Amino acid sequence: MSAETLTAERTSTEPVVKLQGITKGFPDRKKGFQRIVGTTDVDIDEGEFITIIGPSGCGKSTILKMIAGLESVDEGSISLAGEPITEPSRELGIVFQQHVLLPWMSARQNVIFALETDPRQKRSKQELESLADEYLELVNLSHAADRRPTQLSGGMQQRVGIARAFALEPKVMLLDEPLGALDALTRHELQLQLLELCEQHKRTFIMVTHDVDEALLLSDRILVMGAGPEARIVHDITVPFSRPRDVENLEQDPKHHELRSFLLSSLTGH
Ligand SMILES: Nc1ncnc2c1ncn2[C@@H]1O[C@H](COP(=O)(O)OP(=O)(O)OP(=O)(O)O)[C@@H](O)[C@H]1O
Repeated sequence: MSAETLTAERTSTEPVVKLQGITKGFPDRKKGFQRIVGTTDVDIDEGEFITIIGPSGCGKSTILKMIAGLESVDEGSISLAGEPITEPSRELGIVFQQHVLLPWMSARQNVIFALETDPRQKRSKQELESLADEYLELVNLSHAADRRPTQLSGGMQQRVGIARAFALEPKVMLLDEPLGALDALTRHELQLQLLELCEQHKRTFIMVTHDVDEALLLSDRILVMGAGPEARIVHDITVPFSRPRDVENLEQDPKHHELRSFLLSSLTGH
């Protein structure tokens, strides 16, 4: 299977996120300066679920951080709906591997806190509470809304993080290995929940993962990065499975096996 056969034609609509000729490097103690991300161009359409996979240290998180406005680009530009991204914005929701919940607040209060700081909307206490509950329900956490982070499992804390980012209704959700720190069972449960979330509430997602199966389950497109230094996207693969997706049917599809093998060999070089 070649990457070309997997790449669908792009539509002509304005991409929601556009990376144009970006590069990024960091000072290195031994080498002085090391370019991590080589010249990269990507267009991401509204409503797409994109995953970025690639060898460890190739620069996946760095690309996500540049899109988030948390790192500057050295060359080129990144735009969101046509406007350059130069700093973090509420239009870019972020979920990291490690949850960053405020420990003295309940799950509901954590979501409310994010909503309260949204200058685009002033809401009453009641509105805030019902909105927070709505988003906690989306991630099946209604029963735990009053618990503090220490009273929640790692998976539950991550679900609060997802609800909180989602509640701000960003144009784009950026997920940096959001399920990476979870045990296999919890991880699978959360993958299914993310799948449901993105199918029922169409939004643009850009996610970094190491997990090929996760990428195949969730993505519309998978961007495969090569090894660094100067890592680039070596394959831009359109995932051919229709939605809503059914995990069992998906795994029995011969195309799934073929694509999985292709991705694994792209990552390992075998
Ligand atoms: N702020 C920084 N200063 C110096 N070097 C950095 C900085 N951020 C990232 N790097 C380096 O850039 C390289 C790419 O890091 P990055 O975290 O983007 O890779 P990654 O592909 O996400 O890795 P992993 O899969 O292991 O999480 C690494 O060598 C890392 O040490």
